[in-house]
Amino acid sequence: MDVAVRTVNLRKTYLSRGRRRVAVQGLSMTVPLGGVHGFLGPNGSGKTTTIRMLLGLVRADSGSAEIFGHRMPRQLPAVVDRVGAIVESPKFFPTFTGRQNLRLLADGIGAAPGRVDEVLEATRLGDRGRDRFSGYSLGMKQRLAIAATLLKDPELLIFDEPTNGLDPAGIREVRDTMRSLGAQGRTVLVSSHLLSEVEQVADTVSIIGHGSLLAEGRVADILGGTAAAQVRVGVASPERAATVLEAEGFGVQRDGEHLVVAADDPSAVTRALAGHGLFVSELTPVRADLESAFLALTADEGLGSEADRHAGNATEGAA
Ligand SMILES: Nc1ncnc2c1ncn2[C@@H]1O[C@H](COP(=O)(O)OP(=O)(O)OP(=O)(O)O)[C@@H](O)[C@H]1O
Repeated sequence: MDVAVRTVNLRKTYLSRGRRRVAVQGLSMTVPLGGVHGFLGPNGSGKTTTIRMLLGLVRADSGSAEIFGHRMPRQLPAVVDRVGAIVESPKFFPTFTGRQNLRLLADGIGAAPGRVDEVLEATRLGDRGRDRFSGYSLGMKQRLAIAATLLKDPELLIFDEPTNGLDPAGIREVRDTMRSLGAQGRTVLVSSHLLSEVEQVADTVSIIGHGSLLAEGRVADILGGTAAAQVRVGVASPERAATVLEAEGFGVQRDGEHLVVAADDPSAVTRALAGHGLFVSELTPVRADLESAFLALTADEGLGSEADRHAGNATEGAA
């Protein structure tokens, strides 16, 4: 597999009120080249810290981080032109148009003048480029930020929680933009605590909790590996049907007039019911989502958000 980003045993602790707090704890993750990679975890699980280490904005205590095979932050100059990132909300001049703002940035980095219109088109702001930034919706502001990162035509884009604070329409716009960037062969690394959001856009994911990797791979494989297959069953006598299915060894839950049955093979459910003269009027697979997979992954470990974590040994890994 060609790799865009790799971290090995990355660790970062912060000193906070005299105590050392572990933010990232031996994190090893791999982001494949091309497509959208979701970086998922609850609030406080270490996503921003990891991204900041990748970009050389904070120093790791130990471990390594690479972008396109170059060690970060030491070899950052070798890849800086190939990477665009939004880590904090970028500042734009409110009274300037979106186009003027981009123009200024393009001049600053020596991008070709035609690039401004290209990035406005790429982020679907082509028809609003001549409007003032102050009149943009939050979604448009965020897309302008993405447009700014595209000015130097980067191969890797890193977005930290890009849909934070956006309404559903804004979320959809940013999601569509990320999807089309990934489809162009760029690598988009996007962090989020909104699992259902990432599920809709990411090809692959790394899921972290408490600063360590819990699962990584293709979204479809993670869903398949963690969530049990279930079918929703409509049947005239749900009480009787539940008794029959339980007697046959199926896990059954009531959902109103329906049953939700744990079964890898839906035809086994219809067969069992038909054998007792019960006929199924509806049989639909219950789609596993990343949210349930994530909860299943973190359930045993008590991984809540912002859980108190302190380094066991205050001198270990000190920066
Ligand atoms: N500069 C800092 N000083 C002290 N502690 C910090 C600092 N930055 C982050 N932390 C702590 O490190 C842990 C990880 O934070 P981080 O911001 O990396 O997580 P996150 O997954 O990005 O969360 P969020 O989605 O809320 O931004 C948290 O417990 C946080 O309080």
